Amino acid sequence: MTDQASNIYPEAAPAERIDGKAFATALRADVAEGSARFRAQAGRQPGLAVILVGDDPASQVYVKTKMRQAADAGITSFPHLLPGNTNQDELLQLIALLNGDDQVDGILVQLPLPAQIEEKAVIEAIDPAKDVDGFHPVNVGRLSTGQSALVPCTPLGCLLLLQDRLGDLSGKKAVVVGRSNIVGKPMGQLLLNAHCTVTTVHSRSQDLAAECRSADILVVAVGRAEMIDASYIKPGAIVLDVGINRIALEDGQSRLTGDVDFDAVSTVAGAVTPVPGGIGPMTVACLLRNTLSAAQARTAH
Ligand SMILES: Nc1nc(=O)c2c([nH]1)NC[C@@H]1CN(c3ccc(C(=O)N[C@@H](CCC(=O)O)C(=O)O)cc3)C=[N+]21
Repeated sequence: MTDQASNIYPEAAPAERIDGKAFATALRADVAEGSARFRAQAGRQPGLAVILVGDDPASQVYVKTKMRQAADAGITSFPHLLPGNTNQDELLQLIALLNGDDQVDGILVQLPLPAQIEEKAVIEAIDPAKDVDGFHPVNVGRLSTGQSALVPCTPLGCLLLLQDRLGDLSGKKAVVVGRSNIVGKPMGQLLLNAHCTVTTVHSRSQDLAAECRSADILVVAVGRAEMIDASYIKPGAIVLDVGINRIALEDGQSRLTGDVDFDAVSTVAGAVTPVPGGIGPMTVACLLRNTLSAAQARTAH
């Protein structure tokens, strides 16, 4: 962070830190209420199958968090921890079984997958009605044509935070940094559906900083630690940091940081999400919300 970057609007009040963790806790409480109602009507809890291939420790921790939070929200989880050498056919067979299992409303296959398994084949094998990640082309198509869809959890969490703070988003200028299938593209679709003026920028964009400075709403999902500094920010803008980067420290420890330089951006923005404690917890809460939605939709007819 340069002095120049931190002092371009020296008299502005520091930005509000958006507490995504607290918002996610409240959202999970809403899901728990919905689950209880579902259970009273359907005679069973909503069910979420979580598939993890391989023994990456970070992924294991993350899957455990999901299962604990699912249980707290009245959702039954069905863990499937498969060895790292599982082949694609074995995984597709498991998905076929889960597609046909009435107790299972949502199927989540933790990404990334080992090299011998093709992500696309796996995503396309999941019943779109159980696709709680919203990655299946049917859900992608539904979202992009404004139909009801299961929507990817991270951009959904961003939208809920924005609507909570700003209410109606109509006419707001939104800039999305990054164009991934998991975050950037669905984020743009959701903001368009909410009547924002949307610009998506990426590594080949000309004058990225100037585009970002036009944003009332800036959503950053690029995977480059702290690349967004104060020079990218319109005074008063709301900034959502989707990045989760683990940086090695000299003492052998590591720390988590986002794609946004939080302290620098806080001198200019109106409100910023921190990392950790921002969008990450919202992602998991939205996974549970999607599982409840899938359960409700599957039993509605
Ligand atoms: N099919 C699939 N769907 C996913 O949604 C998916 C996935 N695969 N693979 C991995 C990524 C990553 N991801 C995170 C969600 C929450 C936090 C989170 O809650 N992070 C905490 C910090 C956790 C820590 O301290 O390590 C926070 O930001 O506060 C992190 C990462 C979902 N992913």
